[in-house]
Amino acid sequence: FDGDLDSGPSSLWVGNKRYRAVLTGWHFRWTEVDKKNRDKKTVSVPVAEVVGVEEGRVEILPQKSVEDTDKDFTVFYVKRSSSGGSYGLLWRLGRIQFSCASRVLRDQWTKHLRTALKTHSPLRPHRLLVFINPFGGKKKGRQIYHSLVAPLFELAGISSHVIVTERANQARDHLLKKDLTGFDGVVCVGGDGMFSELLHGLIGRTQQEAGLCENDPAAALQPCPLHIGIIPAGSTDCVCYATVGVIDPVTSALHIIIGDSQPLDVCSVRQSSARVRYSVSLLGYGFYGDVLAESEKHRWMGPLRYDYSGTVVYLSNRSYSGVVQYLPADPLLSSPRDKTRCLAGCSVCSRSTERLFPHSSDSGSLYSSHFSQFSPGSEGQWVSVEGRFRCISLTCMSSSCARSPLGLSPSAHLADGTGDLVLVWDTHPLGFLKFLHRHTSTQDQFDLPFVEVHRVKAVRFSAPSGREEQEYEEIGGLSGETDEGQREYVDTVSRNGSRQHLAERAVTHEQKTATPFLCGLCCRKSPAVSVWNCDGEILPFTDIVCK
Ligand SMILES: CCCCCCCCCCCCC/C=C/[C@@H](O)[C@H](COP(=O)(O)O)NC(=O)CCCCCCCCCCCCCCC
Ligand SMILES: Nc1ncnc2c1ncn2[C@@H]1O[C@H](COP(=O)(O)OP(=O)(O)O)[C@@H](O)[C@H]1O
Ligand SMILES: [Ca+2]
Repeated sequence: FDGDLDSGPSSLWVGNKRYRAVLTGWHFRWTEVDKKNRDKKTVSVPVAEVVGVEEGRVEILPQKSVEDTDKDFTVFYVKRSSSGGSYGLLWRLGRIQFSCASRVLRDQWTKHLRTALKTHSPLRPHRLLVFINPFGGKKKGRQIYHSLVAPLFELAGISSHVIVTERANQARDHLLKKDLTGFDGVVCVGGDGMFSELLHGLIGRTQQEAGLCENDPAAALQPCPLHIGIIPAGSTDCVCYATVGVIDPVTSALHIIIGDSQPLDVCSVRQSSARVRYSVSLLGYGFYGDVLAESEKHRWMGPLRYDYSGTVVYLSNRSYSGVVQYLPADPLLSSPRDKTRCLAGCSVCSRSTERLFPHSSDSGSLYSSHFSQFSPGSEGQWVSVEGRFRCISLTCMSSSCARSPLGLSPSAHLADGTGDLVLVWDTHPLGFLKFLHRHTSTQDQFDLPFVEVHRVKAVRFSAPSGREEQEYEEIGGLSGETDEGQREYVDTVSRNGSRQHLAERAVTHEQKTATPFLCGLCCRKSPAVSVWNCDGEILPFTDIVCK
C-alpha cells in the first residue's frame, strides 16, 4: 500500500506460489517471487478496472460459489483477451484468489482495495434501469442478460431494475414519462432498433425537463445526463460494434461496470409537420430502405432476414430519383477518404468536441454544455445534386457490424459533429453488387465511378414532384405494363402535383401492399419513391431535413 493507505508491499499466496502485492494509487500489482526472492512475472491491473473484491474463495461464472475462508480474498478484474481476432477489444472477467498470512491482513487488503475503487473510479454506475427486448435478434435477450450480465452487475455492487418489454416503444415511453430518480444510467438489451427507442426516450425526456420543444428546428437541444449501456442482443448491433469494437455481452457489461463512456453524434431528422426522429447509425433511402421494408415481413428469420431481403431487393434492381442537398463539413479537419479509424480517445473527435463545446475541458463535460454553438450556416455552402440513385446513406459513425467489419464509412468518427453522406448513383447491377461486396472486405467501396462520399453537417432530400416523376415515366424511365395499382398511383400523382403528396401517397400505397418490393411486384414496376430506413425503423415521410 502507499500514500494515505497502509504500507506495503506485502506477501500473498496463490496456491503454493508466493507473490509480492502492491496497491499504489492507480494500480494493483502482483509479482510472483521465486525461492531466491527474485521477481518473476508481474500482473498490473488499473484500480479503475477492478470489478469487485470478495472475502473468501469466490467464483462467479458459470455459477456463483463462495468458500467463506478466513485468510483468503478474491479479486475480479478486466482481463483483455487475445482471442477472437480482436486483440484487446474482447474483455473477460479475470479472477485471482489470494491467501494472506492472517485474517487481519486479509481484512486490510479488502478494505484498502474497496477504498481505492471508490476513490479512483468515481464514474461507476450504482443503479441501472435495464430494458430487455425479448424479441430482438435471435430472441436471446433475456437469457443473455440473466446468464452473462446480471452476475457481473451483482459482483460489481450494481443494483438493477429490469423491464422486459411487452410491446414496441414501451421503453421509450417509460423513459419519457416515468420517475427516473436514483438511476445512474439505462441499459439496452437488444439491437439498434431498441437502442434507438432508448435514445428517443432519453433525448425527449431531457428536452421536456429543460422546457424545450424538440420538434422546433431552432431549439438548442440539451445533451442527456444519463448514459446508455448496450448489451448486444439484436440483428445488426452496429452501435455496439462501432463503439466497443466487438459484439460480446460480457465485454459490454464490463465497460458499463467500470463507467466507460463514449459520446456519440446524433442526427436529427425532420419533416415539417412530423415529430422529430434521431439517427446514429444508418439513415438510408433506396436500397437500405427497401431492404428494411422487405425484411419486416420476415422477422421470424431473425438476423438472416436482412440477407434474404437484401438479395430479394438487389434482384429487383431499383433506383430512385430525388434531389439531395448537403452542407459540407470543413474539409481541413477530416475527410471520409482519409484512413483514420475512430476509437475511444480519438484526436479528431476530441478536437471537434473542443470546437463545438469550447467551454468543456473534456468529453465528459459534454453533458453539461449545450448545442447552441452549432449553426449549420457556418461551415460553407449548400451543394445540390439531382438524379437517380441506387441508394443514399447518411451515417454518423462507421456503422461497422459483423456483415461489414469496416462499415458503411470506415473513416467516419463517433463524435465529431459530422456524418458521412454516401451517394450511389444508378448503375449497372453488377457495379452495384461490386459496391455492396466491397463492404465485406477491406477494399475501398468509395473508389468506384458511380459512388460519392461527403463529410457533412446537414442534408436535405426531396423526392421528385408528381409532375417530374410523371414526365420521367413518359420518357420511358420506368417500362412495363400498367395495371390497376399503377394506374391508381399515376392518377394520384397527376391529380395533385404536390411533392409531399406524392411521397405520402406512395408510402400509403406501400403500406397497403406491405413493402415497396411487393408493390413493385404487384404493380410490375418500381414504385417512384422508396422509404427511409432510420436506424432500422421506417420513417413515415420521404422529404427530410437532417442536421
Ligand atoms: C454481396 C454481399 C453484400 C453485403 C453488403 C453488406 C452491407 C452492410 C452494411 C451494413 C450497414 C449496417 C447499418 C446498420 C443499420 C442498423 O441500424 C439497422 C437496424 O439494426 P437492428 O436490426 O439491429 O435493429 N439495420 C439495418 O437496417 C440492416 C441493414 C442490413 C443490410 C444488409 C444487406 C445485405 C445485403 C445482401 C445483398 C446480397 C446481394 C446478393 C446478390 C446475389
Ligand atoms: N416486446 C416487444 N415486442 C415487439 N417489439 C418490440 C418489443 N420491444 C422492443 N420492440 C421493438 O423491436 C424492434 C427491433 O428491436 P431490436 O432489439 O433492435 O432487434 P433487431 O436487431 O432484431 O431488429 C425495435 O424497433 C423495438 O422498438
Ligand atoms: Ca460522426
